[in-house]
Amino acid sequence: MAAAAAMSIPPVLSLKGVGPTLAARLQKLGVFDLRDLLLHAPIRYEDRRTVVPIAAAAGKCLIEGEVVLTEVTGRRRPMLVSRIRDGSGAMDLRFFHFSAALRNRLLPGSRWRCFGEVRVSGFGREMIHPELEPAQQASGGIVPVYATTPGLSQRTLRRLQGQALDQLVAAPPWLPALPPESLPPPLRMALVEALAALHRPGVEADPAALTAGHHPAWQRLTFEELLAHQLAFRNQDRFRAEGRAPALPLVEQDLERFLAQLPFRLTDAQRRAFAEIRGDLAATRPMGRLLQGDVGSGKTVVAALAALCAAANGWQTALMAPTELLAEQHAHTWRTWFAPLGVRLALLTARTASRERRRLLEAVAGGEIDVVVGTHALFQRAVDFARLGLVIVDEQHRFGVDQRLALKAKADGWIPHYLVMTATPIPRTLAMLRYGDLEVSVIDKLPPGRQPVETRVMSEARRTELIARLQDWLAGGRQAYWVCTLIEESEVLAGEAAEKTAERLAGELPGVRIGLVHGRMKGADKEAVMAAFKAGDIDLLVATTVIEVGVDVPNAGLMVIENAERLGLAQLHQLRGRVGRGPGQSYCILLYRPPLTEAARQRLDYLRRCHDGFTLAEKDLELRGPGEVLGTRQSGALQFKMADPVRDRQWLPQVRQAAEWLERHAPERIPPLLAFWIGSGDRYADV
Ligand SMILES: Nc1ncnc2c1ncn2[C@@H]1O[C@H](COP(=O)(O)OP(=O)(O)OP(=O)(O)O)[C@@H](O)[C@H]1O
Repeated sequence: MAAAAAMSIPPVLSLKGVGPTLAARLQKLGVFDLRDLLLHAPIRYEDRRTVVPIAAAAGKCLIEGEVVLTEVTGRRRPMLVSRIRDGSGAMDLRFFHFSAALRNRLLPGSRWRCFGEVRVSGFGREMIHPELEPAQQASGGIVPVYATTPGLSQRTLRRLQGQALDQLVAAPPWLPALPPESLPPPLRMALVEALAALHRPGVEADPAALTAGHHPAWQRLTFEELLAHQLAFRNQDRFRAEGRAPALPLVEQDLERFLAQLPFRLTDAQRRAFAEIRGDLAATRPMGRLLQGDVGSGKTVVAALAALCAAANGWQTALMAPTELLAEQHAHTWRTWFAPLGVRLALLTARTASRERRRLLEAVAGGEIDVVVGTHALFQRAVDFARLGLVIVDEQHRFGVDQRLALKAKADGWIPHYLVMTATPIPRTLAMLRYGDLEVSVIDKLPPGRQPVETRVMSEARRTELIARLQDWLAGGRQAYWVCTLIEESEVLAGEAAEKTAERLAGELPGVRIGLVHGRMKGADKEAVMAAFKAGDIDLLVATTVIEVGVDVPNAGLMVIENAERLGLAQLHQLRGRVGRGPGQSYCILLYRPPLTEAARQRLDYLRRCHDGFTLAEKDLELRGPGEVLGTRQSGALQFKMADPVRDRQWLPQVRQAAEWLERHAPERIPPLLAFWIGSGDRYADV
């Protein structure tokens, strides 16, 4: 315990100038403590090394000059205008929102450095809301730009990063310290040095290399992060190898009874996958298996069969879904399959009312429930399983590694069998990294009768034509998705962009019932919109990529993906998988903003022709132009903060070697490493 306390990472509140308001804003970015802050990596850098003469200023640039006049103009909408001059000319700085303090600081005679986009208007050159620094204190150089949220300025973020970096100099006990020998020679640099290079790059730094993640400092951090994940998986694998699980054999008769009442026959691929799972479950060696199957391939029923094995032997199953909506969807489907067999199922989510929750929890603890379906709520300490024999995780990438363990540790003495379902096709090398040494079952064929989604690539210039087609489609009683893939510096902006799109579409499609979902909405609101869409009360669902996972609305057979050129093939394929689930022809329109780069053109064209997730995933690696497509890191598909396993895959063999080296030579260095990168070192230490 004492060791854990010494290792605890100071919260952001410990920083100078951070009070509850600022702390709350930082939390919106997922920044709770110093570690989160330091790992909140810049999304790009601005080159502010050279001061440009005002007369030559264009685009985004840095100027320096003396204020000659500051005044507030406009009575209805006051605006602060400050005229600034250098030897070459003058320009106006305009502020639509401003404080009295700013006005008082921009005194005539004071010298400022201003960074911003230069516009040329009828009045000459101007900058709107430039970033300002007193010329005497100007920092200049290569300046990091962070993802942020309203009320949290880039300057504040930079100042806080600076404070956090300063604390590292004293080598606090929570900072992992890898022996240099555990790093490949080109990456032998102290963690502090690498973090400093990221947040305070020197004037010689190459901003492009830093942004693209190829800079040695970035690679150094990436390596350490991958190493931490590798070590965590190895811990889990060892934990599983040493433990014992209940044997859960299934007699033929029970299987037949289940299959007899399904509305379809299992495909050969499903049978094969289940045979492998069934074999594992019949033994006392804890199963660790990944069930991979393309979108819509029918993984759910295979997972249900695994749960049947547990129930038939009097053991419980926990099924965890990434969202409430999916948990509800699974509970609904499984109930119809299990009810006739007397398998008792409960749905437990954050929304379950407290009395009902108490009743359910008692029933789970008393062994009166066989299958519990839920979301993160399942992980709360309050859930006590009487006999947990099987844990099934759907779309694991939405969970942290630590949460999986929390659940695992719940089966007193016994280790539950463990099955992960994923529709994200991951090439073998990467699967190792994400799932450790799990064995893999693949459902490699879709159920019969599926028509491939007809995929078209269309320039935004043809939007009017598209809208007319969409109108016809909706008038025919079918539903559709409109996916906004805007990549902005903050999720708030992405949400706002989706709102704007919804507004615009509402104008273009009168009478159409339009719903909106995005990541920044409250869970309950999001679920309500999704439920309305499922029920057919919404015709057109405008969404950010939050709908990527698992949603099943068969009547929605048309999807438009905006800015499709900015997404990778794997993600586009996941999105497209939301349509093509019902009868009749489905369509996916990939809308792009010209001009298309050659790589983007190839990518979209390939998606148009190919419908196989696994082939697409391989092709994705090949076609990804560096820095062009959103990396998996940013797309949120993986849990990494620095690493992009596709970009960084060349390190994987060395990551493995480094993990072995550390376990042998410096095992005491592992817990702080896990705590820093994954966030629950003590929990790993427990297992
Ligand atoms: N053998 C089968 N024959 C016909 N239909 C099937 C078969 N197996 C599953 N289905 C149906 O196919 C649809 C998709 O199955 P399911 O939801 O399990 O896919 P999935 O693999 O979980 O896909 P996703 O990852 O996209 O959620 C469901 O409506 C399901 O009832």
